[in-house]
Amino acid sequence: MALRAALRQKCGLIGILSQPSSSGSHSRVSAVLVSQMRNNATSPKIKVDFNQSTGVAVLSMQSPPVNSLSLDFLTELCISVEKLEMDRACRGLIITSSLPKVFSAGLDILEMYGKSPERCGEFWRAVQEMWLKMYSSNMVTIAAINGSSPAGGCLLSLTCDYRIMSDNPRYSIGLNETLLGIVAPFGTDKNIIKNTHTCSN
Ligand SMILES: CC/C=C\C/C=C\CCC/C=C/CC(=O)SCCNC(=O)CCNC(=O)[C@H](O)C(C)(C)COP(=O)(O)OP(=O)(O)OC[C@H]1O[C@@H](n2cnc3c(N)ncnc32)[C@H](O)[C@@H]1OP(=O)(O)O
Repeated sequence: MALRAALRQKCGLIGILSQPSSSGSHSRVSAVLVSQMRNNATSPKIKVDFNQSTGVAVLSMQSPPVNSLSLDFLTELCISVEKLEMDRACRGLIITSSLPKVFSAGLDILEMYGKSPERCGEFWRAVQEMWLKMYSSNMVTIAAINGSSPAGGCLLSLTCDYRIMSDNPRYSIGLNETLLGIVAPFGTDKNIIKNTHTCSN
């Protein structure tokens, strides 16, 4: 019932949220999306199963070994979400992992080492685009956290409306990136524990 209420509430916001951004911040993803649609390419890192009868899509992250959020991965993720956003029949999105034990290991550490300033800028913009796109999605979004989800993986789950995590003591979640010297901007951890529910594995 709560989910349905949330769905109704969010559907009412579709008109506002789907207006084009004046900042142009999504232009890179849109450009990639257009070119990908033209080429009819498929993504190997992300699998999307859309159930027409329920209006719910399941997006499975399948980028071994740990679904780390590289520039390529983030771009594909945004493209997949953008495609679903454009399908008016899709009202709900569940994000999960098809890997055992890991939801997402967070930002790809290799993207933050030995890269040019231009590449670093592109990477961090992609991070920002990902969470803005997810957070402002017109779909009801749920993170089905079926494995460890540190740092950026936690951020990804925080952008969803609901989080459900496997009740397994070997799985951890949290904004632990300060251990690497990366500081989350103020306010990003506000919902971390409050809205994270657990279920049996
Ligand atoms: C502009 C921005 C605006 C707003 C941003 C807002 C907020 C920012 C907050 C978010 C910031 C996030 C920063 C990060 O995400 S930094 C990354 C932090 N992640 C970690 O520290 C995770 C480290 N990994 C682990 O804890 C474990 O690997 C894990 C529990 C996920 C899985 O353990 P398991 O035992 O199953 O596997 P491992 O043997 O440890 O690893 C397998 C291989 O995967 C490689 N690996 C692991 N994590 C990463 C990663 N994050 N990036 C790249 N590669 C990774 C690991 O090295 C192993 O590789 P091989 O040795 O096999 O080659």
